[in-house]
Amino acid sequence: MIQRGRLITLEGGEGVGKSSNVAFVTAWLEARGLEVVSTREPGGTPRAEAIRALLLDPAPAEPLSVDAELLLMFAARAQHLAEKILPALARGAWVVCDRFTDATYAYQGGGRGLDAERIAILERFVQKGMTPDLTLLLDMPVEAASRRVSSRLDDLGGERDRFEREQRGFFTAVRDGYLTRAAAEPERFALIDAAQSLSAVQAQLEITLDQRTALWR
Ligand SMILES: Nc1ncnc2c1ncn2[C@@H]1O[C@H](COP(=O)(O)OP(=O)(O)O)[C@@H](O)[C@H]1O
Ligand SMILES: Cc1cn([C@H]2C[C@H](O)[C@@H](COP(=O)(O)OP(=O)(O)O)O2)c(=O)[nH]c1=O
Repeated sequence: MIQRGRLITLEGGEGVGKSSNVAFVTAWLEARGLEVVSTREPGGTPRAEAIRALLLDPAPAEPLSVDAELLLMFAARAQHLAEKILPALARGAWVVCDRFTDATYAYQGGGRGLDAERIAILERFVQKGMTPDLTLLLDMPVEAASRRVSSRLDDLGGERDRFEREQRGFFTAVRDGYLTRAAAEPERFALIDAAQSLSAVQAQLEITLDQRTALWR
């Protein structure tokens, strides 16, 4: 029997399949009798979602400075932790989160070029040592992921957000940022080949969840 709540995060660039697989991971845990809270960043609570709208606004009245973008990511995270994630973990629920702080290192660090040590200062301030128990990094070549984003937009409509408007070089730096973090912390990260079919990705997720959660039982 699994004894206490854990935080599992899904990470990766745009279009790798995070949203599609949050529901799968949640259902896998629920099938084992666990209470699961699934959520996302930036956002996850009403105030944090309001900050998300500021961050993603494709046509802001003025440019958003890189430092303001970083601070807003952590402001949203502080609210999300206080109102949703920490209370859930405290009562023994498991939390499945679509993106978390690794996204800040990959996007604001890798993509925008901010110094990782400045991000680490804010991480310590906001998280006080708290980190995910398991991070599922969905990885695939940028070009193929971007084709998935385009076909999702063709099918469902909607406009590209402020990040989705970035160029290929930005997303390559984001992917490299994620892979560097995964290599530095192999015990927390599991690398998933996201270029496979959805059923193959989910088979790999299932094996990973079985192996990693067994260590916590
Ligand atoms: N393994 C897969 N193979 C093919 N298409 C996929 C796969 N996973 C997701 N998709 C599709 O790609 C698009 C992006 O997936 P999504 O889950 O929204 O990614 P993300 O949340 O990482 O941006 C969606 O249209 C989704 O249906
Ligand atoms: C959590 C987080 C997200 N982001 C970015 C990544 C995404 O482009 C955007 C959130 O959008 P999201 O809807 O999660 O992305 P996707 O299009 O992959 O479903 O915010 C950061 O830049 N830093 C962060 O810390």
